[in-house]
Amino acid sequence: MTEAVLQTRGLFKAFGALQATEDVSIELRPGEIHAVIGPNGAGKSTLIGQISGAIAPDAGAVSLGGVDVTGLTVPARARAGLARTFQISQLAMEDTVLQNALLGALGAAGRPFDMLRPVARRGALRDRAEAALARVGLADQARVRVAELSHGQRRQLEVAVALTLAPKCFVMDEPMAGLGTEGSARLTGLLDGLRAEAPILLVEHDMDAVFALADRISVLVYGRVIASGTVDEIRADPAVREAYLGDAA
Ligand SMILES: Nc1ncnc2c1ncn2[C@@H]1O[C@H](COP(=O)(O)OP(=O)(O)OP(=O)(O)O)[C@@H](O)[C@H]1O
Repeated sequence: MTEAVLQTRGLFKAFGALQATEDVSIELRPGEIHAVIGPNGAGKSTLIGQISGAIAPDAGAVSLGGVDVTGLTVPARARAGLARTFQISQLAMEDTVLQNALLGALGAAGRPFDMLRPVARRGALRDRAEAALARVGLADQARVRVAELSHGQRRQLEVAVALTLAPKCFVMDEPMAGLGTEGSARLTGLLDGLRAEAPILLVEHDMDAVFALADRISVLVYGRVIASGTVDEIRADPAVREAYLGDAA
């Protein structure tokens, strides 16, 4: 079987008496979008925190490209190729779209505050930033301040900043939240093509987007994975319909 790009094995996390994640083992394979769905409080954010390094698990392990990263910090995991996007926007609102992408590219090169280098030596970074903007459809907005972008365009820019890292995988927390129909459709199209560059672990409440995008879905309820399968398998699963999907299936 193809080796997973990202894998969790037996992750546990308790907050006091509350078991937020319990024995969660999931994997993200090359070229796929793996959606994690579940009701409010099911443990999705806790799982993402454990994967990104923000939350230390009580037990279990996370590996990236076959390498155990459980002991690494959030920035170290990012440098190792884990691109987390969306839960908290990290864009600099008063800077331009290009400046934001450049900061991402500089960070990827390990010199986040080295903006004073001669322009010629920054050329490669600038090329990388511009390529990422073109990839997400923001080339024409390069000189626009982020504050002037629409909500949906900011999401596109967040993907571009992540792309400058040339990530091994993306971990996305509710990318569709707050977007209207048009914005969701545009972002869905972007993510659809992105999986070929790096697979995406997608936590999302918008079932239209999940059903349109996911190659596989894992369903989290009370911290446990109660089902994992293709869209058709998950839609037809009686336990999932009972616990979460109801009429949405
Ligand atoms: N820092 C914390 N301290 C105490 N309890 C917490 C903490 N973080 C999360 N929890 C609890 O752990 C459980 C899982 O929360 P989590 O945010 O991971 O769920 P979720 O599936 O992401 O929910 P939502 O869909 O609403 O974002 C919830 O009962 C939540 O109240």
